[in-house]
Amino acid sequence: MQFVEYSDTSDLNAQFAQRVAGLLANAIETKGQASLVVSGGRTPLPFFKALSNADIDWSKVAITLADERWVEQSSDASNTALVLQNLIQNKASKATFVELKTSEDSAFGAEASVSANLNSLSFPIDVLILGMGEDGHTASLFPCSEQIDQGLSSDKVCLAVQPTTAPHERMSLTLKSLLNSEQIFVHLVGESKKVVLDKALAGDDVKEMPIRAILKQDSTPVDVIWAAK
Ligand SMILES: O=C(O)[C@H](O)[C@@H](O)[C@H](O)[C@H](O)COP(=O)(O)O
Repeated sequence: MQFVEYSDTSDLNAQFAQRVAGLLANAIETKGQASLVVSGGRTPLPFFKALSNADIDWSKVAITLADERWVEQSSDASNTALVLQNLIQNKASKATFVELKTSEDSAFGAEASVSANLNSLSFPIDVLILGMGEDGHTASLFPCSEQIDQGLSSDKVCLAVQPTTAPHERMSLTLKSLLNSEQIFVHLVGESKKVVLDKALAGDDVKEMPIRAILKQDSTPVDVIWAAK
């Protein structure tokens, strides 16, 4: 794991966007296509805007989410809406979006259809960008959920999850899918996230803080990207 600190979020957003765009451009050059998996939440919003202006061949890029809340796109909680409105814009409007939310009423009836959607993505994921919650969750691998053991050990591509400390059913990529990436970034902003990161690094119980399963492995390179404000 590498820790990269930026002086502030505008420095982080500009440099991180350049780095991600470079990795996607390399993948396009070597494989003819690239896959980018992003997270929702509030942290990535200004970064998405910076990345959407990167000068790469976005028509060769497929984008999806590491996790989605099972809500309609009209909801403020929709990560799909966040990505469509903030990332798949400007130059990046030519990218293809692979839906993680399908028409089923419950995420628990939708694993098969979401897996089918994800089959159109080229694995390994070229760039995976994760966030982290104050409880140490990442994607929707929530320590509080009944599905946490499965999320950390299942061979499935994605898993329906019901957190007990956060609203909405979720669909999450499993740990196995998340680690099937060429490069992982954990994107954090603020002192409170740094406190949670330090706590995660100081322990080993992955069920207590699922982000540890990303930070404390050495099969996939991980950069933690952080700015205090
Ligand atoms: O849909 C989600 O909620 C996420 O993908 C989740 O894993 C998020 O990245 C963290 O909860 C951090 O969220 P913030 O950026 O809002 O702190």
